[in-house]
Amino acid sequence: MGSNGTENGEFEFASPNGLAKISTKAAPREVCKDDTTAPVKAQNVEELHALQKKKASAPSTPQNPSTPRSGTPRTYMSEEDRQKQQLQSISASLASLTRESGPQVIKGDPSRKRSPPKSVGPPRLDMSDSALKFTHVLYNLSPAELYEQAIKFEKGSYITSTGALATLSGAKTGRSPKDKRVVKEETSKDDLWWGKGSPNIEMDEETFLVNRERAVDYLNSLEKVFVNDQFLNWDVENRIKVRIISARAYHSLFMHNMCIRPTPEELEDFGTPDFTIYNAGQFPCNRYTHYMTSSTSIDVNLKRKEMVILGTQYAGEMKKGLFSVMHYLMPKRGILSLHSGCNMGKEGDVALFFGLSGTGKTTLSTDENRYLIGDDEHGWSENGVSNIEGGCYAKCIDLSKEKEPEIWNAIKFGTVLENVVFEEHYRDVDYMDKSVTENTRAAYPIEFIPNAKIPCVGPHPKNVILLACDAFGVLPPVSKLTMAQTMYHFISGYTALIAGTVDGIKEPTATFSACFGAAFIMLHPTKYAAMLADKMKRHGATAWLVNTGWSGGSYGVGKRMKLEYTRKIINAIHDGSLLNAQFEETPIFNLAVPTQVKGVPTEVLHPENSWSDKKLYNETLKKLAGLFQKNFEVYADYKVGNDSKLTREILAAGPQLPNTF
Ligand SMILES: Nc1ncnc2c1ncn2[C@@H]1O[C@H](COP(=O)(O)OP(=O)(O)O)[C@@H](O)[C@H]1O
Ligand SMILES: C=C(OP(=O)(O)O)C(=O)O
Ligand SMILES: [Ca+2]
Ligand SMILES: [Mn+2]
Repeated sequence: MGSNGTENGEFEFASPNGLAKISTKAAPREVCKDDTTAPVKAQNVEELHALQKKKASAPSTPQNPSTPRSGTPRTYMSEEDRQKQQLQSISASLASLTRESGPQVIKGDPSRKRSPPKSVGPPRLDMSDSALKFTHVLYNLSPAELYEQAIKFEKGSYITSTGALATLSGAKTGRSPKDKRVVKEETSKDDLWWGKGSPNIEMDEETFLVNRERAVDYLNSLEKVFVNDQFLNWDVENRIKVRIISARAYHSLFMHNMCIRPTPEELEDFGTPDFTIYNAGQFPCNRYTHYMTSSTSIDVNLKRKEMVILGTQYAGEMKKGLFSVMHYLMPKRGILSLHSGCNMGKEGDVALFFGLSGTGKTTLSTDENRYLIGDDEHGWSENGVSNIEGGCYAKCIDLSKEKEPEIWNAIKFGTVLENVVFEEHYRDVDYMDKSVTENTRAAYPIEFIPNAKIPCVGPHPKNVILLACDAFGVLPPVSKLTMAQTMYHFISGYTALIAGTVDGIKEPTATFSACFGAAFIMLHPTKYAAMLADKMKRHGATAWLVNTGWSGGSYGVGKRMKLEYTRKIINAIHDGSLLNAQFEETPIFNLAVPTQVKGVPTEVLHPENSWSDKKLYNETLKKLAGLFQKNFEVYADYKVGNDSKLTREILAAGPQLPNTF
């Protein structure tokens, strides 16, 4: 229809140049066939608004039609009974452990007037004020509803020009591993890794309850809480039901994106969760409480199947907290939990990408030529690999459309954008801006990546890629590893990042994080290493060490490896061409470096050739080797699996310094 609307003869502008006068004409009946003018089907405004919204259905992660649905077979229950059961379950989750049985919960937004259900019974003597008030439960809201909640009630929430929800995570813009506590209790204490190097800092059961009560009281004092009931693990037989109770729409949308979204039927039959998170992140822990060393505490209790978050609103804490839990539960079932990205080629060849934060798991597993299985957390079972999550969590700093188009395009309606800076009027995000933090992030459902493999499962891996971002710039961009070297580097979990972002050149700091995820593992690293060795051997996987860090010198002199080169290297691993390449062995680290990789300059392949100062190169190489050796000392007394030959070989597979050093 034209702008002046003359087609249906209803009105026209009298003079297009002068003042626009509108003259109306009666439309000839036979011409007016435009059914968009049909009368509204409401008698008044309230009715009209009621018509606007259709009966809700839960938003779910797309399932392959052939995927069996999990959960118990459905039994007939009236809608009313089902709702009642759901509310009882949520009320039980939120119950104080010392007072009344559970808070009075009602479903729905408190801002929409609705009278609370009557007949709560006569007040009991042990009842507190908190039992008299209602807590509104916003249960598995959709992204649109969560956007509205965030924008109305959470400062710092904005819609960006591409439709993402920009949020602020508050004072904490990254994880707080030093504030993580694990309850030492009889069901798990003998299995867990405690002591030096372990991420599991102990807490007793009583103190956990103190923090749990603090979180529960805080959540119940609010007018409303968000509850997400979702799944972890695409391997349906080993699926875990999780419930996340939080105070912010940001947290609810983040977990909606990051966990697997149940279908409406799965949600109806959800029942009791296998694990519950109480996220009271806006509320601090009490520093007078035993074991508390800051106002932040992230507490995991495997016996109670609960996690409490106090004093940090960084949403990544929830996803990585659940990952820790999976690092306990999965190995018990013979499934190796992996801090890795994972993708699959057209021929069904699967690759794993291990690496610490910022080394390239998300960037490199998101590949236009391959199916994305997941970017961060997987399980490797007898059936192959499966993603634990339903979404990705990409770093956004310096994100460009040219270099990472899939991630760029995933930042749209539904995506949570943490701590980014945007132009205030058009809301175009400036991904270069580090004003809030360098750790800017986007959390989006995995199906926002066009070539995501749904369901997110695949066969046994063919290639295992260990990523290191070596800011010393001495590790070759790619080398093929022997099984013993694979174990050595897997247990070492090396990367080197730059300490600060303040001006001036900073020394790279080496980080060693066992299994490329020491912050999340729960058992001794050698347990995971033995499982990896066993699975790799049985399924014939080849391992590679890929340096996505510096080239041509250390940080300050050299430059970050071109993403273009890393992608060429990764392609050559995927297509099998690198397996048949010729290799040269490097000094000290004894790494097998291919003499050629298509599309990568040969001097880049051999760091000693790309450094102008050869003496400095040799010194830096030796320095890094020394750091590796020092880190590995604690593992020298451990046995990996039952194969003591492998244990000896692993020790010998690390860097060897000449005695004169
Ligand atoms: N050669 C490279 N390989 C991989 N990533 C690179 C490279 N050069 C720069 N980068 C950047 O490094 C970051 C890697 O982060 P990411 O993939 O999110 O790591 P992880 O998922 O392992 O935490 C991205 O911002 C990416 O753009
Ligand atoms: C969310 C995280 O994952 P990664 O940086 O490995 O993507 C994290 O380590 O906080
Ligand atoms: Ca040698
Ligand atoms: Mn990542």
